Amino acid sequence: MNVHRTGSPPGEPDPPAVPDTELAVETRGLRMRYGSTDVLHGVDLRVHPGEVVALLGPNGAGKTTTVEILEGFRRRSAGEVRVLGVDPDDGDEAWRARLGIVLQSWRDHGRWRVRELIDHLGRFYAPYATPRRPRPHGTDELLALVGLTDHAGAVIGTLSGGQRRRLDVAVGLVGRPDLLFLDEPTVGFDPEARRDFHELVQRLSGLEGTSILLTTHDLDEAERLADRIVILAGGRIVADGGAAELSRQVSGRSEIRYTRDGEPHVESVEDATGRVRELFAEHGAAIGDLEVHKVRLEDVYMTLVREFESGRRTEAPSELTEVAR
Ligand SMILES: Nc1ncnc2c1ncn2[C@@H]1O[C@H](COP(=O)(O)OP(=O)(O)OP(=O)(O)O)[C@@H](O)[C@H]1O
Repeated sequence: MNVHRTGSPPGEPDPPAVPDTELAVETRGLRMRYGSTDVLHGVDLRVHPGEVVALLGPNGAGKTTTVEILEGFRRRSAGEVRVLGVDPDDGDEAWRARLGIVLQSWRDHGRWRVRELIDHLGRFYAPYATPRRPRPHGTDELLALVGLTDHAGAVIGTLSGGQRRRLDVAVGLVGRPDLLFLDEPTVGFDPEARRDFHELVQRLSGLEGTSILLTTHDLDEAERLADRIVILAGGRIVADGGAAELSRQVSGRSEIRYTRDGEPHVESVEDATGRVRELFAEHGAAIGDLEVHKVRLEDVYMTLVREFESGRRTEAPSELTEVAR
């Protein structure tokens, strides 16, 4: 790790951590190749200060790869990347102290107690305190925030899955980050733990202007939590917008399912009535099993996932490219 190549030495006030105009994350033309396989094909991603962005996509879309590059854990093959104004390849300890990272789960230190772990990890951030961001977070305040006050003295190995996840978040927040990464935060959760976790993230998003980038393959989770949804499929951004904006974009369309001479067909169209007239005019009695319904964002996303997974599609559907920036 390169220490102090950028940023201020420990103890000295940093320049305002994220000036209002500075993007928390900015990538241009980000590419990643593993061996001879390209998995990111020129990703342009922006996260504004205080914004909660969901990077949504099916398995293998490239979400973790993208986030690992942003966190400085993986070197990109090409493109420009700035995280809190710094190229992650040059990120020093002061830069790292401004990031919060919640990995899949905190598996170590099972015999430690909750409070001990938070106190211990917090001490690493103390040298990076600034007048604007006292570091670390006070342990009691942090445990209250994530709903673990009653378990402060508990041995970590005895926590339930949901409590463990709250601890993961506390670990991610102990350095009072400017930018928090949450990778697939609710994988393996039961519905109640999931709902609790969603409430927690909603509380965090108003906190101290912290920007949050979370990855998920669950549209419902993205809609619930994010100010903006960026859909990544096959290593490309295929849609980028607020949940309402994306839904509006597709809601004017309808899906028509029918058989023609026994062969199944599915079409997404704007003028369903006109298209049905056309089909009967052109093919008459050969058309059967006709169904028409309004397209929902979920339908478009599921179709997209199925098509990318089966290798049938490498580009975005037209109804979403219209909103991709
Ligand atoms: N270290 C690696 N070496 C080679 N290929 C890799 C490596 N890591 C990931 N890949 C491949 O890169 C592609 C993107 O993987 P990535 O883990 O970034 O996707 P993801 O969207 O996070 O998926 P998931 O939701 O399953 O975690 C996949 O095809 C994966 O097999």
